[in-house]
Amino acid sequence: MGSISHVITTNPTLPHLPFTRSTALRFSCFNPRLLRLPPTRVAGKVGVFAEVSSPSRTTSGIDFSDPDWKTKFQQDWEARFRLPHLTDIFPDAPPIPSTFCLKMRTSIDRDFPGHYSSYEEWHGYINNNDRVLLKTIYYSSPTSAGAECIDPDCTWVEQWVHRAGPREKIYYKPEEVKAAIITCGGLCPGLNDVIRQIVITLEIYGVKNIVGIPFGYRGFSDKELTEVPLSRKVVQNIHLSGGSLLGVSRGGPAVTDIVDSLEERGINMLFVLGGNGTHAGANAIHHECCKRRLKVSVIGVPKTIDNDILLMDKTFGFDTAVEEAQRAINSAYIEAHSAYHGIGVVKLMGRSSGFIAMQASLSSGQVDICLIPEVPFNFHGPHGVLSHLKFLLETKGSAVVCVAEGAGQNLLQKTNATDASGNVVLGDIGVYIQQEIKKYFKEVGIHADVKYIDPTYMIRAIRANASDGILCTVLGQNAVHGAFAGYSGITVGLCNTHYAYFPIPEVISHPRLVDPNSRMWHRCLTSTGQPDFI
Ligand SMILES: Nc1ncnc2c1ncn2[C@@H]1O[C@H](COP(=O)(O)OP(=O)(O)O)[C@@H](O)[C@H]1O
Ligand SMILES: O=P(O)(O)OC[C@H]1O[C@](O)(COP(=O)(O)O)[C@@H](O)[C@@H]1O
Ligand SMILES: [Mg+2]
Repeated sequence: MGSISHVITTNPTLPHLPFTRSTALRFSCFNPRLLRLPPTRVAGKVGVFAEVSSPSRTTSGIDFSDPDWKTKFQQDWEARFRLPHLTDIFPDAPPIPSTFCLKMRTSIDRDFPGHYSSYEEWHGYINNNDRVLLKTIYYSSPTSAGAECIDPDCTWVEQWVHRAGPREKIYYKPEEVKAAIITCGGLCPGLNDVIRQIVITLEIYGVKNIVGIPFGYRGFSDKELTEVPLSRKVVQNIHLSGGSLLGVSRGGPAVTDIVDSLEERGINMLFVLGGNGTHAGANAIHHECCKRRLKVSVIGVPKTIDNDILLMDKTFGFDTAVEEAQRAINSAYIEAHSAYHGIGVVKLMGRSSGFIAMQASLSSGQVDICLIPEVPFNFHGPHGVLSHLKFLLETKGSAVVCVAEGAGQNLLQKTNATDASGNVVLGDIGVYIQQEIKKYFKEVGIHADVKYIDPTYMIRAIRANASDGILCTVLGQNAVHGAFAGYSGITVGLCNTHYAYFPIPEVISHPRLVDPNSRMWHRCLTSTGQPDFI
């Protein structure tokens, strides 16, 4: 049996709530039978990488000689991915026919209370037993490229997650709902699109009392910050600009204070838009509500430009960030290419995951060296980045380096500083690279013209592109469907092109990382032509 003390949050240093897998178990009041296992190990491989992010059990946790191991694995899986539901604490909570009807809608101003349309046969509802298959490749061998195997023989084991969408029965009367939306952490393209869709969908269910909590969790405690009333009219055009209508922040009050505030305000649906930290908070709020026996649905929508949430094809804002990052790379390329011995350096977001740097390098085709946190590298020495840059100047005349902010932190002085949320404040690898390149070429007596670009805040602040706009729309709608269906402590994501609900702990047990052995990273290396810098 695997250890249950696996750290769930990326902010283990956070003083106000060290949220661990064992905490999840202790407070698992919605599902006391739940026995969770660490999701990081797959037969033959240990890691937390994107292409091995399968939340399967440790190799040692399963007795493969047991003829029933697969059945047991799948039972355990089903328990882990079971969605916490209000009926877990209120078994007698009465379901009512949904007020969300795809066929009946004629006007959003219709008076919904007492007007539940349940008689039509086809409504496009999702059955609670509908599932989405998480892994779709059958690997014939553990040595197949990118193989994610549970057992040493790489047997086919189905891993299903719950399908997102509107249910025929709902657990809230729209006229009794007070819904709140909150955006936490850093900015990310698409926040306004998600807010907008949540509001629009809530109104379609018939909810009239919708508010925004300003500036993240801080908005629950700061008396100067007042709720923002939200309606279709207010949010109609907010997706046309970037940022968040509601504002964002890091840090904030203790979970118990947040739940006190929810009680005072009479909020019974909370939509939380944020990354792993925000979701750890949302899950803790859900458990606190559960402990106090409050009928509240807490639903997350993963917001991380870094794309570091587990099990999902991608998170919103990521596509936009990659697209925008290409502009910075292109500028760096033009600067480098137009200068005598020009070197362009671009630093992109990615605290612990190099997805943006990898994908932007792949899509631009203009990067010679891509450096990400998951792949160690030497900067100096015969096989280091500097000597490859010298080679590039001698052979190509110019070079472009794309570095993720979390890369090469071992080369920088540690400060032990953390931000208000408990995230480690990283050293500036971009500035380091720029300075070291200048120093090196001066020392070896070769002219080098170095230009450094950090487009982080320019990228974060833009509006979502078309594909993210669609992603945000569907996520926002599904968040509302999840709340009305009576779920709480869940989040929504894209999974093999289908939308699914996940229990929060399953997607934030650790950051999703680029697998250095993955096909995508190897494609990136093929494209840049860079050697291993070790
Ligand atoms: N383990 C945790 N428990 C409760 N709240 C947390 C936890 N980690 C972070 N938070 C809160 O979540 C919010 C956002 O966290 P942060 O790490 O800044 O961004 P992100 O959600 O994008 O990871 C902050 O207000 C922070 O205080
Ligand atoms: O300057 P800030 O606001 O602390 O944000 C910097 C961080 O924001 C990010 O873009 C995204 O972080 P979050 O997902 O925590 O919001 C990181 O890549 C970066 O380290
Ligand atoms: Mg985070």
